Amino acid sequence: MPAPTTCSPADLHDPTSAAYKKARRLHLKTTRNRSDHAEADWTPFRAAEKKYKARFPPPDLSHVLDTAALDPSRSEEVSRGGWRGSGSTIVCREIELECAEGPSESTKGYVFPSTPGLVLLPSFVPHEEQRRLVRWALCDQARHPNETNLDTHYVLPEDGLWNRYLDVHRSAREDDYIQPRASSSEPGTETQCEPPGPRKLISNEAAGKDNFSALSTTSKLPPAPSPTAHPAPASTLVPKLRWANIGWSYHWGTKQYDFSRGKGAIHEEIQTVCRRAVQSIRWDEIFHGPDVDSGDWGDGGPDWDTWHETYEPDAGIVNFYQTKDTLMAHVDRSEVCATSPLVSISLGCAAIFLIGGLTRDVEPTAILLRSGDVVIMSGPACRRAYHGVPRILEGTLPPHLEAGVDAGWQLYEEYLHSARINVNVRQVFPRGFVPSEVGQSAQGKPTRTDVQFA
Ligand SMILES: O=C(O)CCC(=O)C(=O)O
Ligand SMILES: [Fe+2]
Repeated sequence: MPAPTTCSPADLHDPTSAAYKKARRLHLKTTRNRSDHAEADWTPFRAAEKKYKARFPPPDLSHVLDTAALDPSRSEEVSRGGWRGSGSTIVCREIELECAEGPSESTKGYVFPSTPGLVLLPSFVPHEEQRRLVRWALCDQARHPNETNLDTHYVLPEDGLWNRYLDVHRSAREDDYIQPRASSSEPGTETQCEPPGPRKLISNEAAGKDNFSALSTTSKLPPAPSPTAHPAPASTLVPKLRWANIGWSYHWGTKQYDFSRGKGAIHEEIQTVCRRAVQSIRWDEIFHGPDVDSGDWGDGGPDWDTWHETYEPDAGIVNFYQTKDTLMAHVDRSEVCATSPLVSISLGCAAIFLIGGLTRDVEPTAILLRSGDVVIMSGPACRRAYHGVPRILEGTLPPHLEAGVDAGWQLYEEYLHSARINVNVRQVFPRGFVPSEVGQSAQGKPTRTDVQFA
């Protein structure tokens, strides 16, 4: 785990502090030979990514929507790390939520006329539930039978990497080394893998009912284990965790689901939070008028009026970010359902989320997402919009995710001080659709690779 820092991240915003001066020196050193001609070629999305990724000077967040700044009950959270956006910078409309059953802390949401179908539900997940979901993500999801980015390279403990890490700490026993996969396979038992070397950039075909059968039968080889991975203790690997699959399994190499692996479980509590979010929206207030009803809703036309009943999460990715990670602009187009809600839950440190349009040429909207916030991406304009996470904001762990008197939370707090967890839940198939022809992967058991993070 990273050692606790001696200066506060907020110091980075103070030009007289030692932390600021150090960051400035580093910046000048690393940018000395850089040409700035490239800037002219950047798309608006790329320019925004560059702006918010910048380590020095810290980016100005005055054009980032920060709805927590409007909520006095979140003032302590907002003061953390010296990062604060603006409560009024972006054109959005407040909506009242329908009182879905459950313990939601908020009654308000926000919609964005520039991106119909995008809904922000600030503070939707109550504090206690956030703690449960963090535990769920680390203990129960980043482990067998779910696939994680580390499975490609290491033979992870059967009870999961995080549980091993907790166990080593609690019992003060030796941290046994976790073995790399490349050196552990018996001769003759190696499975066929993708060729090693840099991953090719794949522009995947959007999934749909028409090409489902072809996509599901394309070959999905596992990536090759790294030949240079060394045996490592759990404490070294925990910060290297980047994602875990839930539900239908996503294959990073082809950017398609690998249905031959079968459908993994999506825990009841996650399903309930997602359903509660979708059912709290009066969709008729969102998708009305000629502009928003247009767009490609598929054969049957707009179906938002059925979502309260038909929404059914069946796949997802739990993303684990460290503060230096970014998620590049991308479109999630592998789901057969191209319009039904994708529900995205933020936990831990805050992040800047960018969402633009159907190309990178659309100027993105920047939203500051804090722990407990939920984003819904739905409808043809939003579900196929470019989006990404150019920055995790250092020092923004909210007080309710600190240990306080709960000694059992100490290791979670330590991890979360430099981490953000995002639970990104999708609906691959329309309700009732049974994939009759499931692709058989002739090559054996494929695994995902980490192409997502920069
Ligand atoms: O971390 C986030 O907020 C977004 C993650 C995302 O876009 C994805 O997993 O596809
Ligand atoms: Fe995404």
